[in-house]
Amino acid sequence: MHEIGLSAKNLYVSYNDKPAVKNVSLDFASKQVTALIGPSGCGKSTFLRSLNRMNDTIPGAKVTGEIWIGDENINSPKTDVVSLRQKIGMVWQRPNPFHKSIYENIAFGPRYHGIKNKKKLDEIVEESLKKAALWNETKDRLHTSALALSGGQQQRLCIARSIAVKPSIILMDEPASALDPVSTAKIEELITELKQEYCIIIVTHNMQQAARISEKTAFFLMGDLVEYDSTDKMFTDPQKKQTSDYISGRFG
Ligand SMILES: Nc1ncnc2c1ncn2[C@@H]1O[C@H](COP(=O)(O)OP(=O)(O)OP(=O)(O)O)[C@@H](O)[C@H]1O
Repeated sequence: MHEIGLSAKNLYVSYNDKPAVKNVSLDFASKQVTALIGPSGCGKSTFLRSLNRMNDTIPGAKVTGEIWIGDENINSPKTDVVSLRQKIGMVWQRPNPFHKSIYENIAFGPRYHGIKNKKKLDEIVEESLKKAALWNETKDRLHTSALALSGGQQQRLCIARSIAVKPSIILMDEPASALDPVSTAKIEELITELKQEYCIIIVTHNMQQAARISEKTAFFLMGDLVEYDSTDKMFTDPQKKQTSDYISGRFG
C-alpha cells in the first residue's frame, strides 16, 4: 500500500458562481503518478491549481472543501501559502524559466527559503539538475542564460527548479504538450524516475501518455469526477460509459 500524499475532500470550485469542479474527493498516493484526464473545459486544470492554492490568485474563483497533506488542511485560511508551495511544486504547460542563468533559476527558491551558503546552494543546484536529468547537458554552462536552452531542456529545468525546494508533491499541467516527441519521451522518462520519491499529479490530454506513466487515472467530465481507478483497469475495463466513450476517442 502506498501512503497518501495528498487528499482532496469535497472540493468545489467556481468562477463568479459558475461551477467548474463539483464536489470532488480524491486521494493521491505518494510515490505514484495520478493522471487527470477529460475533455477540454472539464475542470482538470482548475482542480490541479486548487491543490496548491493557485486559484487564490484568480479573481472570482472560490474554492471550498478540504485538501489534506498529513494532518493539515491546506485549504484553511490559516495556511501559509508560501511554505505550502515549497511542499507542492508546480510545472506548467509551457516552460517558464526566469530570465536568469541556469544556476540562478535553481538557486532562487532555496535562497528565498533562507539558504545563503554558497557551497550548499552549489550542492542543491547539482543535485536538482541531476534528478531532472539535465546535469550533463548544463554543467559546463551553469552561468549562461536559461533562455538559451531548448524547449525540452527548459521544461526539465523547470522540473529541477521545483525539486530544488524539496517538495513532496509535484503538480504538472500538460508538461509535455508544447514539446517535440523526443523531448516528450525524456520528460516521461523523468516522471517515471521522479515518482520513486514524489507524489505526482499530472493533467494530460494524451491517453497514451497517461497509460505509459501513471498508476492511477481520474476521468473528469463537466466538473464531475466520473471515474477513478488504476490506470490499467481504466484503459481496459472502464466502468462508466462516458469513460469508455472518451478513452476510445468517441468525444473530446
Ligand atoms: N480564470 C478563469 N476565469 C473564469 N473561468 C475559468 C477560468 N479558468 C477556467 N475557467 C472555466 O472553468 C471551466 C474548467 O476549465 P479548466 O481550464 O479547469 O478545464 P480543463 O479541463 O483544464 O481544460 P483544458 O483541457 O482545455 O485545459 C471552464 O468552463 C473554463 O471556462
